[in-house]
Amino acid sequence: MCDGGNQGKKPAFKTQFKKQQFCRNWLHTGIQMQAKITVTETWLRKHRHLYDGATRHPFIRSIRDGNIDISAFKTWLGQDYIFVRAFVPFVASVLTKAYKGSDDGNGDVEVILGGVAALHDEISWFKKEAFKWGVQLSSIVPQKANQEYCRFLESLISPEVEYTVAAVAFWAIETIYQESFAHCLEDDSKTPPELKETCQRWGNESFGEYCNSLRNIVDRQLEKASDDVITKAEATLLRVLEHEVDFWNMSHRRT
Ligand SMILES: Cc1ncc(CO)c(N)n1
Repeated sequence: MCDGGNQGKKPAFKTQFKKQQFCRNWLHTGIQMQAKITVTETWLRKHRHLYDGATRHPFIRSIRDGNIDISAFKTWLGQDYIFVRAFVPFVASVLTKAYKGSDDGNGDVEVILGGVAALHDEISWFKKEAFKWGVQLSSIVPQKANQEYCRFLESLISPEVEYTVAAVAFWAIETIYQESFAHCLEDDSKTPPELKETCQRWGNESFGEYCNSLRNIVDRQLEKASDDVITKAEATLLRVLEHEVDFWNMSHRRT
């Protein structure tokens, strides 16, 4: 039998999924899948390695382990301020596409508007934090990886980029930060107290719920998308992951 000694009880979802791969007749045993596998779930499994590279980067690990080089943190802070400023018009474009592109019975516009509001708060926070660390925001020059990431965001603003594709980028960008910084707040982490507030900004639970709402929006869109749009959206996800890794690298290596 395929129930692994579970004596007829339904195995946990993850176990069930594995069983599906190993037991040819599993689907005929009468056990039903408990949840549908979404497109984002499929992608995250397929690109796990790259995803983990973005969410468990040495820069994040060094915060979590408490041995972060503070000058690397300051580099990140200044560069991320520039990124966030460029992120605002991108998010506004996603909002516009949500408004135009769907009947929005699902409240996409409100979720994205919440993101815009959070960015307003984030910009004030960057200014306050920069002052605290003695980082002069007015004299920050965007580094190459940052410039390239901002240029990529700009390319996604184009009306030719579908709402679904832009929403995938938006979800991935927010989620990578959420997962990365939440990792630094886990019980066994040794994050320095003076960096906890930074980690809380993105690692907190309500930011996590917001990321889940974005993921639901994306999965709903992908359900009804054409193959062509799905292909473009997956490629966009990969590019976000690569840009995020490059962004962390830039701060970490200070090159
Ligand atoms: C580079 C980068 N990615 C994602 C976020 C999340 O808003 C951010 N602030 N910066």
